[in-house]
Amino acid sequence: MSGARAAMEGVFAGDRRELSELEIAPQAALADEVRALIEAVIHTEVPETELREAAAAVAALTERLNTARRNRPPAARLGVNGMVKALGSPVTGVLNAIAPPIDVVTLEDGSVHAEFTLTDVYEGPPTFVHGGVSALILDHVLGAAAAANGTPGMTATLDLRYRRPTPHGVPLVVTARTVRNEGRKTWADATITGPDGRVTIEATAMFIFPAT
Ligand SMILES: CCCCCCCC(=O)SCCNC(=O)CCNC(=O)[C@H](O)C(C)(C)COP(=O)(O)OP(=O)(O)OC[C@H]1O[C@@H](n2cnc3c(N)ncnc32)[C@H](O)[C@@H]1OP(=O)(O)O
Repeated sequence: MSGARAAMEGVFAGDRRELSELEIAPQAALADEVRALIEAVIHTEVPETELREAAAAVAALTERLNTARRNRPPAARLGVNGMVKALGSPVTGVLNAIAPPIDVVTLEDGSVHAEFTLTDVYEGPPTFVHGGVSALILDHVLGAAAAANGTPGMTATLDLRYRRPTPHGVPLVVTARTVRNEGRKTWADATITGPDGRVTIEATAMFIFPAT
């Protein structure tokens, strides 16, 4: 028993503690600061004594935040359609400092779309986005397209064609749409496009709503 069905239902069930936008704001601001901290940690050249002091200060902050903890990452119903959003998502989660975060919107034609810029925190080859990070983003938006079609599922297959390197530090566009559904299976296509309008990655995925 994989528990995949329960996991899938949990995404949309809204059985998690749901935060209001007012509750989210100060925690999202904290996540923004941590994002800046991650970037600073990678690039800093301050002396060793300052690094040790900074590490102790961060450890003290972590201890302070852990004095009151949730059991699971929270969710919220946001936007006009009130879709449940996982605030801790590594792609879209405004409370997750490792998420860019990407704001995925569903368009009237059922496709999903996001405009975003990645920093060099997500670098693979110098000046370009890590291919695994692109795969993460594409998996998510493909899944969002399947869900927007009313046919959500777990990723069963994910095929990627890296046509040219994806640059970081410039505006990128990701779009995805559902192309086919047969029973529990849903197929979706997606692309990432660079600022010159050229597609850098094409992706196709198949999602399965788990039997159990
Ligand atoms: C809005 C939120 C967006 C979030 C997007 C994020 C997406 C994710 O990250 S999901 C996490 C990554 N994916 C996973 O961990 C999935 C792990 N796998 C599983 O849970 C299961 O194997 C699962 C659900 C895919 C299929 O399980 P199950 O429902 O038992 O399938 P099962 O009944 O055996 O097979 C059904 C059919 O699918 C086919 N199938 C099953 N798995 C696969 C697969 N991986 N690839 C191709 N075909 C498959 C079977 O052959 C069968 O085909 P047919 O009907 O023609 O005989």
